[in-house]
This record gives sequence, C-alpha cells and structure tokens, in this order.
Amino acid sequence: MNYKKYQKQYFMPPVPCYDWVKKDSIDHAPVWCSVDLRDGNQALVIPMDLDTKIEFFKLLCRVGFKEIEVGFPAASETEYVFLRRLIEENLIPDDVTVQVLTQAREHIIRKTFQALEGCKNAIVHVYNSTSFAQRQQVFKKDREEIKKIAVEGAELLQKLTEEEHESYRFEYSPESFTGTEPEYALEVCNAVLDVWKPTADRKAIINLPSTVELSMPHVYASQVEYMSKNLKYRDNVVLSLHPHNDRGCGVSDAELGVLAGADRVEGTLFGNGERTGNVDIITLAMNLYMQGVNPEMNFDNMKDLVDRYEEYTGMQVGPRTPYCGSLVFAAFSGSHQDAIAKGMHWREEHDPDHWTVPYLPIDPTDIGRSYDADVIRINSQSGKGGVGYVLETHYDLILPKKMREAMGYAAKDLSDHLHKELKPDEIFSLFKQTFEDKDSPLTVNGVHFRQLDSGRIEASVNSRYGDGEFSVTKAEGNGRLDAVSNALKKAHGLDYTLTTYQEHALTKSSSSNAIAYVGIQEKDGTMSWGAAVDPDIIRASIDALVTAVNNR
Ligand SMILES: CC(=O)SCCNC(=O)CCNC(=O)[C@H](O)C(C)(C)COP(=O)(O)OP(=O)(O)OC[C@H]1O[C@@H](n2cnc3c(N)ncnc32)[C@H](O)[C@@H]1OP(=O)(O)O
Ligand SMILES: CC(C)C(=O)C(=O)O
Ligand SMILES: [Mg+2]
Repeated sequence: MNYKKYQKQYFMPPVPCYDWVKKDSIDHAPVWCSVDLRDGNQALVIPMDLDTKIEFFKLLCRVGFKEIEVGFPAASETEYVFLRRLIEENLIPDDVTVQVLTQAREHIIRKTFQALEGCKNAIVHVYNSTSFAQRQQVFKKDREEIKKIAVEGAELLQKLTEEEHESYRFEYSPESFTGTEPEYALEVCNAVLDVWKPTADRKAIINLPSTVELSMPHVYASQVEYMSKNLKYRDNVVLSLHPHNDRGCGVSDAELGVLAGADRVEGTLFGNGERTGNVDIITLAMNLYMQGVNPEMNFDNMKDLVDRYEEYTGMQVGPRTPYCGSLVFAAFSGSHQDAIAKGMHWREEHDPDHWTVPYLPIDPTDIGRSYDADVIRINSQSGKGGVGYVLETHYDLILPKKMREAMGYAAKDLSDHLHKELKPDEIFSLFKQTFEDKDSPLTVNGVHFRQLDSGRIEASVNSRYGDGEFSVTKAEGNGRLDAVSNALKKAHGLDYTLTTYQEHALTKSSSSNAIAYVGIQEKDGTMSWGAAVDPDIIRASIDALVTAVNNR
C-alpha cells in the first residue's frame, strides 16, 4: 500500500468559488436526464439486448424522465437499431426528448445523425476529453489541438442540424472535467458555445462530468460554481452535471453541484454505470422529496422498480441502498423499535401535517413499502417496544407494559438461541406457548360466584394442585378474579399478589373474543404472567390467572 504513488489529480478554480456554501438546501428539482441506456448499459458485463432496452426505456418514461440518453448509436448495431425502433415504432412520448452520445469525430457524428432520422426531439451530445492526463497520454495533443477537436465537433453538429434538424438541441461535455484545469475547461466550453450561439429558445447544454471522481465534493462544487459564473451565454446555457461515484460521493457531488449553480443532472437508476457507477437519481430525487420538495419523479412502487431493474440489467440492488434496499426501513434494535412504535402512536393521536417519526426518514408506504413487513423486525437486538408493536399490529394484542417486557426478553432469548430473525407468526406462537393455556400444576375445574350483601364476591373454586385431588374452596374478594385468586391461595397455600389485570376485545382477529392478561408478583418482586382468550371475559381472566400461577 504505497500511498506515495498518488497525488491530487484535480485542479482548483483560479479564484475562490464558495458562494454555494451559503445555501442549506435545494428548493426545486433539477432537470433529470437518465443515462441508464448509455453509460449504464456500456458498463454491464452483458449490455442489454434490443427488447430489454425497449422495456427499460418504457420504465424510464413511466418514472418520469423527460430526457433520456438512449445510447451511442454509432457504437453498435444494437444501439443503432434500438434508436431506429424507438423512432419508427413511435415509442417516444411527445414530452420526452431522447439524447444520443457521439465522439467529436466526423464519421461517428454523421452516423449518429443518420440514426436520428425522423426523430422529433433530440439532444445530440458530443464530447471529447480535456483532462491533463488524457491530453498528455491518450491524445498526445496540446490545449489548442484538443480545443480544436471540440470546436470542429460542435461545428459539424451545427452544420448537420442547420441542414435538416433545426429542433435538435446540443450538449457538449469536456469529458474528464474533474481532471481538467477549470480555466481551460471554461475556454473549451466557451469556444463550443461561440459556435452554437445558444438562444433562449434553443439553449445549449454544457455538461460537467466527474468522469472519474477525483476530489472531495466541495472541490467539484467550486469547479462547477466557477464554470457557472464564467460561462458565456449563461442565461441560454443549461448547466448539467454528470457525477460518477469513484470515491463514493456521487450524490454529494450532485447536490453541492446544484447548489453551485447547475440546472440539470445526468445519472442512472440505482447508480448503475461505469466502475462504481453514475450518480443514483433515485437517491437524489428522494433526498429532495424527504425535505418537502417535489422531485418531479414517481417512485411509488419501489419494489417493482427494483425487480425490473434487476431483471433488465442483471445487477443487484444492495439491501442498504438508500430508499430502495430491502433493509433500509428495518429496525431490529430495541431502542429504535421503541421510538418508532411510540412515534407511530403519536402520529395516530396527533395527526400532524408533516412526517417526523424517529428513525424513519420518510414514510415507507409512500414508496410502496409496508410498516408490517419492512419496519419493525425482531431478532436478538430487539426489545419490548418492537415485540409489543408486532403483536399489536399483526395480532391485535395490547400487552400490559410490564408483560411486554417479559415477552420482549422471551423473544430476544429465542432469537439469540436460534440465531435467526423471528417472523410475526413465530412471535405469536412464542407468546401463546409462553403465556397461554398452562393448566398444570394448578388446574381449575369450575367456578361459581355469589354476590354478598357487603357488595363483595364469594367464589367457590374447584381446583387441584399437582397430583392432588380436586376440591372446592370458598373465598371472598373485591371482584370475581380477586375472589378466585384468594380461593386458590387458600386451597393450595400459594403466596403471591395479584398486581395486574387488563383486558380488551380482539377486534381484528375475532369480533366475539376478548383477551385477559394477568400478572402476579412474588415477595421478591418477580412477576409471572398469563393470558387467555375467551368470549366470556371472566373465564378468560381465570384462565389467565391459572397460567400466571403455573408460570411461577
Ligand atoms: C466517459 C465515457 O463514458 S465516454 C463514452 C464511452 N463509451 C463508448 O466508448 C462506448 C461506445 N464506443 C464504441 O463503440 C467505440 O469506441 C466507437 C464505435 C465509438 C469508436 O470505435 P473505434 O474508432 O474503433 O475505437 P476507439 O473508440 O478506440 O477510438 C479511439 C480513437 O478515437 C479518439 N477519440 C476517442 N474519443 C474521442 C472523442 N470523444 N472525440 C474525438 N476523438 C476521440 C481517440 O483519440 C482514438 O484516436 P486514434 O485512433 O487517433 O488513436
Ligand atoms: C460522455 C461523458 C459525459 C461521460 O459519460 C463521462 O464523462 O463520464
Ligand atoms: Mg459517464
């Protein structure tokens, strides 16, 4: 690991450009341009076939892209025929503009125009590399010679368009912008703009690719700001970004670049693209959404989008991919679950205008995810809040607070022991197994009540303990359960305090049943719990008490 082999390969603007730092947020969505079918496609092990590209194109239109780079038509037969099919089969919606990429080489530009024949709206995107390294090693040309490639390319686009296609728009990329001296990139871009002379009706796009991400995002933002402030015809230029993700900061590059003056962002779904990928437009759009800004995109069925993308590209969306991954809303840990469950209850009670649930940056249901399946998930890191939430939302069980704690520990122990996540049905089974239907050693075989003149209740309880015989014992209490409890204590010499009794109707699972929860406490403070379901709430409470005694 010889770090001395490396040095900075980027160039700061000649003057400080830090106005962008004064802004704290983006207040409207930039123009989005998908480069999935070009940059994304050229990075796949097996590029997409024709039919798959058509399906992908339709998907991009459905999610809301209005500008879509559909390929490099001069690159291959498939790319060429794909564009022809889009045009000839009238598959391009009127409000969508297709973009095509070409090197600044005459035969490639001419072939690109041939491929566009009959296309109503198009952006012709021409590029050549301007970076120090490429001038030196690849093109072996000086600054003037490299500028000449760009200018001649721009002139040919202008000429071919003037002849026939006046509605076409132009885009120029100083490829490897991030490795180019900003004042030189500016000089080349201005020379291109001098050829095109963009107007308000026919703006030109200047695209600043971080072809390879070479610096921290604030450096890119400063480079962008320098270009934005110094480009000629600025009002008639759409300043575009094209971040890659080599240092893992593609999203930050784009966001800071927009603060620095960019109007448009090129990127892909899920960040597919060369090497570490292009910037992920879903993350960018959703980052706007989560701050209350219209992202001008529709991701209301993210799961479907993930499935289609994986099918079309053969790539996989990682479980932690922002907004889209299978685990990005999941909370396994106890304190997070507790806060989410409380936040959701608070939301139900207060019906606030805005989303503020802790640990959930957005409402998962907005993008087609569900609270039940995706949010609170139980393993050995979980706590009572999460387990209680699962039992409440899936099975309608609202456990007393202290009982939730006991259930939480039971679930945590089981998950730890099995070394696996517990699904809601497994948690429910554990609840039943731990807290219901335990009729030994104490068994109750019948109870009768009598109302006493004092207002108290007398219970006659037929019960046995262990292998003993059934016998009837009478005792009084403040209520029926208290009377039964006193009779049991008297009959079998039991010593505990009945501390908790709760009941509620089971509305979701069964309209006629109620559930009772009973907690009893030993002298040393230890609690034992029982629960029981029955249409008759007295019966349910006695069964719950028996289980609690049998759980001591
Ligand atoms: C950063 C990016 O993503 S850029 C886009 C990259 N994508 C692609 O390249 C995918 C599609 N490309 C292709 O299929 C092929 O490269 C083609 C069909 C376009 C061209 O193929 P070929 O001419 O056979 O080969 P190749 O691309 O290697 O050409 C290299 C030559 O073009 C020159 N060149 C490369 N890019 C450009 C450019 N943008 N403008 C002008 N000349 C260029 C090189 O200097 C080199 O010149 P030389 O022949 O004098 O040495
Ligand atoms: C063609 C250009 C815009 C490109 O893809 C890049 O520089 O990354
Ligand atoms: Mg690229």
